[in-house]
Amino acid sequence: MRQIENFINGEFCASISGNRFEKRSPVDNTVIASIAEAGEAEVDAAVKAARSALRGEWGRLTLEQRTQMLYEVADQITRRFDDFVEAEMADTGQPHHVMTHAFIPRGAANFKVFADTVKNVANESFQMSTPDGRGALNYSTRSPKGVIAVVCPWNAPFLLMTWKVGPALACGNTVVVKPSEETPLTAALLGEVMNSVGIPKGVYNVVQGFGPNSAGEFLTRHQGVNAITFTGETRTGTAIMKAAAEGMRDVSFELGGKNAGIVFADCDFDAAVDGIFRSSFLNSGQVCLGTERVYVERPMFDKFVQALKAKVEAVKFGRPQDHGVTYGPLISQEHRKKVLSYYQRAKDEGATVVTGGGVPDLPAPLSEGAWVEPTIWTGLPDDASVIKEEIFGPCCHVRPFDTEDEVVNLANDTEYGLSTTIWTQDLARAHRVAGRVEVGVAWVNSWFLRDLRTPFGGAGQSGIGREGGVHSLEFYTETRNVCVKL
Ligand SMILES: NC(=O)c1ccc[n+]([C@@H]2O[C@H](COP(=O)([O-])OP(=O)(O)OC[C@H]3O[C@@H](n4cnc5c(N)ncnc54)[C@H](O)[C@@H]3O)[C@@H](O)[C@H]2O)c1
Ligand SMILES: N/C(=C/C=C/C=O)C(=O)O
Repeated sequence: MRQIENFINGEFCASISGNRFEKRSPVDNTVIASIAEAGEAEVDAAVKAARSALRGEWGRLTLEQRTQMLYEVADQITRRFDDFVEAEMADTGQPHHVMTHAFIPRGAANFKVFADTVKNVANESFQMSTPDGRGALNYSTRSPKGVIAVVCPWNAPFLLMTWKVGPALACGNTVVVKPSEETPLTAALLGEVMNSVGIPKGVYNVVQGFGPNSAGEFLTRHQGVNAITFTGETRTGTAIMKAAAEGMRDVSFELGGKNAGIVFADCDFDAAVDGIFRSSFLNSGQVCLGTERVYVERPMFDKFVQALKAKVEAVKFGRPQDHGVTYGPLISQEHRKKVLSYYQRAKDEGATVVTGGGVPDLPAPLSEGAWVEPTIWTGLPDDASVIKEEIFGPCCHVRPFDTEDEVVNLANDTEYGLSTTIWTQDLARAHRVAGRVEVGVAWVNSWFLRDLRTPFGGAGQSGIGREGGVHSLEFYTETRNVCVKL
């Protein structure tokens, strides 16, 4: 069984309290790791190590030296690609193909793109006239914000953690990472990479543990933290924002969603079916950008539902490393209970269960894992709980619509505003609808296509701020304007 420790000041260490917790495999519920639970002492040591690194060698590096080290981190991640794939499969139970093609490649990319960004971004300057006619020159400079707390979710742990650590380090900050208690492995592995590259001690720290009254809360409340970047549930964001208020720390939040898929009758049918299938069932539906509400133009509704059903019923359950497996379990028994409660609520609210709706009949030991059937519903009213609330599972509700105005109003009838995926071959309509759905990210004839230079984030209850490209620099640096009288 793996022993996973905290990573503080370049060293792996247990917690003074001796507290540890178990990680169970989502595949078959066997215990696969024992993890040190960081207490206030470990969190304080990590924040202090991060502060001291800012003032030490890391803070003295030139931009060229710092970015060169981050390119080497990306190279090391690529060299140890299989180790990261294996660790994330162990943590999440998701199929090998999902790891190798969707999530793990983003680890190296998240370091490379921000090393490129900080090297190529221009700072602004303005010349101004003055009463004496000699004028003045204004120019801005950027400096690191300081110690950044990075609090991460379990659904794409390595992608989402490096999506924050990459820009934070590229901008010269230091970080203390709190991975989800469900997925501790890849954050620990990245500590090995940081040491092998020679990243100065204290630049990258990891405190393992839970949220409330554990490492997460101790970190976000720590007054040595200058800013908090968080990805997780909206209600957790509320708790973290309250902690951030003490000491007036800046926050960047990527939160929940209840995203709409909009399919017009003129779409490329096969592409739309495949796109909605991926957006609803990739990673067993545990993707914040995933689609849980599907709206299909009425003339195509029945044909679309049957085609989506066929794809869902063709998934292959199994262990992540087994050849041909395309579908994995949910992250935990607790999350499985939550998703199954929505499966029951859908039935209680009168849904037609097109496929799924329960637990698959799998042989031991998989029968002990956190498995649920991928599920499609139709026939629910627009105010049903599975239409309004984020489930974060392998399920979607499909509803017909008749007009563009109707479907835009349906898509916007949510407190969230993260993303949407629109399928049509009418270009004018594609741009029009993409501009009317109130989200942070709109995909047209595509889904989860990511250019890391673009602004990424959610509106409404789906987040605060944007990260990506130069937008990350706004959060991870302090900008200073210098005005020089000429
Ligand atoms: N918008 C995005 O880009 C995005 C991406 C991925 C996931 N998500 C969202 O994340 C959620 C799933 O992830 P999750 O279940 O891990 O979320 P979660 O909010 O339960 O936990 C996220 C992290 O916060 C920590 N935490 C919990 N309570 C805390 C507290 N009071 N103080 C400090 N830390 C605390 C947890 O230990 C974990 O590390 C879904 O809602 C999903 O939509 C959003
Ligand atoms: N922040 C991002 C979200 C990914 C979500 C995957 O579950 C990304 O793609 O950068």
